[in-house]
Amino acid sequence: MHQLESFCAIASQNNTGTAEDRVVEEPLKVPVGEPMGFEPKSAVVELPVPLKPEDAVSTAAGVDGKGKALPPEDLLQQAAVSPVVADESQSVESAADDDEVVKVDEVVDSAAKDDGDVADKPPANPAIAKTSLCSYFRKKGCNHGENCKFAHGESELQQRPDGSWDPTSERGKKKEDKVSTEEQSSEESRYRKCLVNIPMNWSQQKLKSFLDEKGVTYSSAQKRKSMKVGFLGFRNQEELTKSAEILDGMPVANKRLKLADVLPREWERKAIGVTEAALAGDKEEKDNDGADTVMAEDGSGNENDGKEDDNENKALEPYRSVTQVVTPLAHLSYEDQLAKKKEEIIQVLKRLARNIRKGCPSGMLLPDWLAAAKDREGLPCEFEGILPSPVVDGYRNKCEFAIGLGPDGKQRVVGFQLGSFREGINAIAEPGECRNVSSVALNFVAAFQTFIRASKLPVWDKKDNTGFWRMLTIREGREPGSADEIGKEIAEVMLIVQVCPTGVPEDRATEEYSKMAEVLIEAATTATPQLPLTALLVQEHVGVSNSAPADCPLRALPLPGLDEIRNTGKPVDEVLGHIHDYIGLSKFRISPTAFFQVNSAGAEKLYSLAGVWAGLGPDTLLFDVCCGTGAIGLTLAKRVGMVVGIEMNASAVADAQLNADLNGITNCRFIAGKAEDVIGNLLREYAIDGPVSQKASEPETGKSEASNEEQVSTLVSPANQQNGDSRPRFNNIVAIVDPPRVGLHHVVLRTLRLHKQLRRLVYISCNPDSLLANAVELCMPIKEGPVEKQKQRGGFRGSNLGHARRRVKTLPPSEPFRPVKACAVDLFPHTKHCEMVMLFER
Ligand SMILES: C[S@@+](CC[C@H](N)C(=O)[O-])C[C@H]1O[C@@H](n2cnc3c(N)ncnc32)[C@H](O)[C@@H]1O
Repeated sequence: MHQLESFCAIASQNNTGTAEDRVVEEPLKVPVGEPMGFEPKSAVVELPVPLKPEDAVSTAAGVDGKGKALPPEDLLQQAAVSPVVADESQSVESAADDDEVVKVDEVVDSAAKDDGDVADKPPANPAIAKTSLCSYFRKKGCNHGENCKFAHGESELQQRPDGSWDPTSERGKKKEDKVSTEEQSSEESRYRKCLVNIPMNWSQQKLKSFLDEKGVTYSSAQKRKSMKVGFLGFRNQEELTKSAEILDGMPVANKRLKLADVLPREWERKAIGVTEAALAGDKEEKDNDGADTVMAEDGSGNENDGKEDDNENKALEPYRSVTQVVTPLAHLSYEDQLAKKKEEIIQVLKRLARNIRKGCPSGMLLPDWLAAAKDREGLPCEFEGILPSPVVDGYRNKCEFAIGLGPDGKQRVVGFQLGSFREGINAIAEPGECRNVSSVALNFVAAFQTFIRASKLPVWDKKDNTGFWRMLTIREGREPGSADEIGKEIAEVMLIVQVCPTGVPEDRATEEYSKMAEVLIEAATTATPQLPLTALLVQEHVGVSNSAPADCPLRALPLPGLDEIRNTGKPVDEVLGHIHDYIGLSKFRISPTAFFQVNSAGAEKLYSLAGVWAGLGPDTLLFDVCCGTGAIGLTLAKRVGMVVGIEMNASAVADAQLNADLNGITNCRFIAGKAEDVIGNLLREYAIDGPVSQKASEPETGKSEASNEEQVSTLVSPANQQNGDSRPRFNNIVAIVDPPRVGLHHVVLRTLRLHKQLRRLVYISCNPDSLLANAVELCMPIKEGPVEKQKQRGGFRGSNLGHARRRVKTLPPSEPFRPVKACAVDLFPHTKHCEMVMLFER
């Protein structure tokens, strides 16, 4: 049944319109639609992310708002130290499975069960099994000491309940090697299949019992933890065919099982001698028999249930084209792209209503807005549609180009990776056909590729994590005003070349850098018209993933003879490490690692809509939560009494402060810190009334390097210290939040919800899953009565939404917000992503 129909059918059974009828009886269960993608909030082209465990460990320290999928173990390691990091793999799961919330009784498995709020506390039960290694202990020491819930070394490590070992441990690695060698050599590797739509909470043992019960004969069955996929091995074609007859389409927990082909990893293809031609032949066969799902055996999944019209069956081909990977909607007219995104957002909004309804305490009246959803075809609020991007082509002001080998495995290429490393895809393709990249960037990429092909130093190889040249980031700054012919309007360009210096003598590297600078300068000066080149930086990064931490050192290279085309009118030293861009007429300095929306013309629309909905006035205190370089607060500052911006990236905060001066704005204050650590104190400092309860706004993370008191003292300006009552106090407090892909930290949500004076909140989101989960925490009604105690870790496994619903129950009674209206803004033409603005009020 169509989702909408099923919603209406169930809604009409439960809701006939009277107040009594709106009392929640049972959680509403409806099938869930495909997840849509908003843009990952990194300012990078959506590149597939390497997802080997060791990649994630290296990424752990570098959270700068980029949405990067990491393996659960490492995400949890990360969560244990840095509460802002959530598990994207969870959110991906939750997108597909927002109803899948499972209680697990006794089994203790730290990696799979943590949620952000408990991960940072020492385990209540010292007997909890330490089944994952602590990556912090391994890298630079862990200050949780004995209380750390991860194993400090192999000797502390315990086996997991399913008999496996942490895959990053020596024992885990040995076992994996053994398994893969055996598998590879055995006949059965020819008859491997991927089983999709297994309930996430099933263990491997449970899967085996299920198969036995259904009379399926198989030689091996593997189940990925917290994933919907498993891998089955069969001894021969007959066994496979019979099993497919039993399993394919079998309903299990509201879903139908699917038996799909496995796409071997690249190294496996080589090992088992599967040629690209053979894969192409395989495609024909599959097309004929209608199989439509292909999974990479490492579980990364290109799960395709046939709804995607653009990439269907493409994973069967050796490589997808660069446009399919980077700009998968480019084959549609822009009008059709907008229509597609709009429809997907409608589904996201409906899921929001369903999920909040589902979590409403039984016996309670549904809030009016939720009861009214049935008159809006399931929408929780007005949806104002999607605003198009003012610029459709070449709009990106930041792209990260990988450096590696092309699909032939020989030629050095600078461009985009053709799939995810987990799919076994390592090949890089030139970006020429990607419509979102500017012509200026393409010119620099071409020149840089010529240089790289001549260089004696090796390019980065993700398989063995070796090589020197890793990534070229191009950031552009445009002229003020709206942009139509964007290529002509780029006034500043910053090039950041990431290298891994391991094993390369300093003088050798320096020699290469100066050759590189020469080539790039020549490219800039000989192009017609000349290309701007404002800054050339080298980032030395030794981590496994290209995603370097924000504080990774950067070195500016001299650009001899280029002063005249830098076009800044400033001394060279002042501009070397920054570029400038505009939102409308407001000028922004941007540091190399600071976030800035990649489509500045589109961002202007986004911020202006947020400003209108925020209902600002001279008596308003505007909290710009996750403010980056201050883009939102500064563009709205003239309409409010004061702006307080909060941002964890220190160089972005420095930019924000400078940007206030650049634009002659004096009523803004920017705080460097994690929002969860500082927002409670800031509200106390500026609001006329404090929050509902002091406790509610106190940092709960315990992870801030400065103590709570230290944080407070850094927040009080000298003027206020001299005269305690002189600080401005505000009645009308509004928050505009623009969090990274993982969404807002639960402490921030709790603080905002419990602060009575905050009546209006504008949420800007790039990720539907975190928006949904966060909306649950803001909008879910709470029953009067004793507050439920949060259960200790180890008893819960579920989606982000499940965690959100569970956390709401632990809140003290507080007035929920209601969604008032939503609108999408397309900042990312040709991709599946867009931004969404949602107004919440109470
Ligand atoms: C999507 S960007 C938005 C930036 C800004 N509002 C803009 O439009 O340019 C999200 C920002 O949140 C910051 N961030 C991520 N986690 C944070 C946290 N826990 N506290 C404060 N800032 C955070 C990131 O560094 C990034 O600058």
